[in-house]
Amino acid sequence: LKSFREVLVSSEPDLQKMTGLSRPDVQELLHAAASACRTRQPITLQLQRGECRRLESGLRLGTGCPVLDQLLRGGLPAGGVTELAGASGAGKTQLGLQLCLSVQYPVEHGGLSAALYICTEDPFPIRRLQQLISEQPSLRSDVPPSLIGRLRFSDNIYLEHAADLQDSLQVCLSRRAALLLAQGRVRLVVVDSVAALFRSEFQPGDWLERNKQLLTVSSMVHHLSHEFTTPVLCINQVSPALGLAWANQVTVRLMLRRLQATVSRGDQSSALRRLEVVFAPHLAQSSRDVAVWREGLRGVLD
Ligand SMILES: Nc1ncnc2c1ncn2[C@@H]1O[C@H](COP(=O)(O)OP(=O)(O)OP(=O)(O)O)[C@@H](O)[C@H]1O
Repeated sequence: LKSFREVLVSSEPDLQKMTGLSRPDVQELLHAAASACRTRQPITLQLQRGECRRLESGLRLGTGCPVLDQLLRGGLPAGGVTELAGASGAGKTQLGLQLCLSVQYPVEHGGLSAALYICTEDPFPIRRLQQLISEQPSLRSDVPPSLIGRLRFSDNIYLEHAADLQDSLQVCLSRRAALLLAQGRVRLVVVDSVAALFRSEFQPGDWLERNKQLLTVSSMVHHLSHEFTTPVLCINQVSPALGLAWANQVTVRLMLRRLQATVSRGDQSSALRRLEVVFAPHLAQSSRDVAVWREGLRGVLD
C-alpha cells in the first residue's frame, strides 16, 4: 500500500488480508487515511425527521378544515407539487374542489388567490362546486359570514379540459397556466388527473415514450410550482402507477382511502376515509380520519 488512495479504495476485508491487521486496526487505518486526505474539517449536519427548513417557513394553502391543516402543518406547501392518490370514490375531487374555494380567502384565513382546475377525464363537477359554495359558512365558521358573502367563488376558478396529453395538457400547462400564474391571476393549479391520460394513451410496450412524456409533464408542474411559488395538486387514481420519473418530481404524496365504517351527523351519513401522509420532507408519516359532508371534507374527531 503506497498511497492513501490505495488504502481508501480497498475494502475492510481486503485490507485485513493484505496487512494481517485486526478489524479495529484496519478501521483505524481507514480513519487515518481519510483524515490525512481531508483538507477541511467536516461539517456536522443534524437531520431530523419531519424537519425541512425550505418548507418550514413557507407559505401554505389551508384546506378549510383545522384537522387536515394540523396534519399538513398548515396546508399544501406553496412551492411544491402535492399528489393526492386514492381509489375511485375516495373523495379526491372533493378535496380538490374544496381547495379551489379555500385558496380564495384572504391570506390571514389560509388563502392565496384564484384557482386553475384542469380536468382530463371527467367533466368538472359544477353542481357539487355550487353546493360547496353555498355551504361555505358552515365549513368556515372561523371566517366572518360577511366576508364569505363578499367572495365571488365561482368567478375565481379557471376551468380547462385537457382530453389528451400533448395537444391539450402540455399546451395548457406550458402556456395558459404559465400565463395565468405570471399575471398573478391564479395561485393554485389542480390537475385531475395526470394518470388518466397516461392510462388511456399508452400501451404497456410504449414505456420509453410514456416515461419521456411523463418526465415532461412532471417537470412542467414542478417548474410552475417553484417559479410562481404556487401549490400544484395532482389528483391520481392509483399510485405509484406513474413510477419513479413521476415520484421524483412530487414533493408531498397523500393517500386518501375509503374505509368500511360509516359515520353519521344529523341527517347525513358518510363513509369514513383516511387521509395519510405517505411522504413529505416536512411532515411526519401520519394520518387523520375524515368524512365527506355537504360542506366538504372534514376531519372526524374521536
Ligand atoms: N353532496 C355530497 N354530499 C356528501 N358527500 C358527497 C357529496 N358529493 C359527493 N360526495 C361523496 O364523495 C364521493 C365522490 O368523491 P370524489 O368524486 O371526490 O371521488 P374521487 O376520489 O375523485 O373518485 P374518481 O377517482 O372516480 O374521480 C361520493 O362517493 C360521496 O361519498
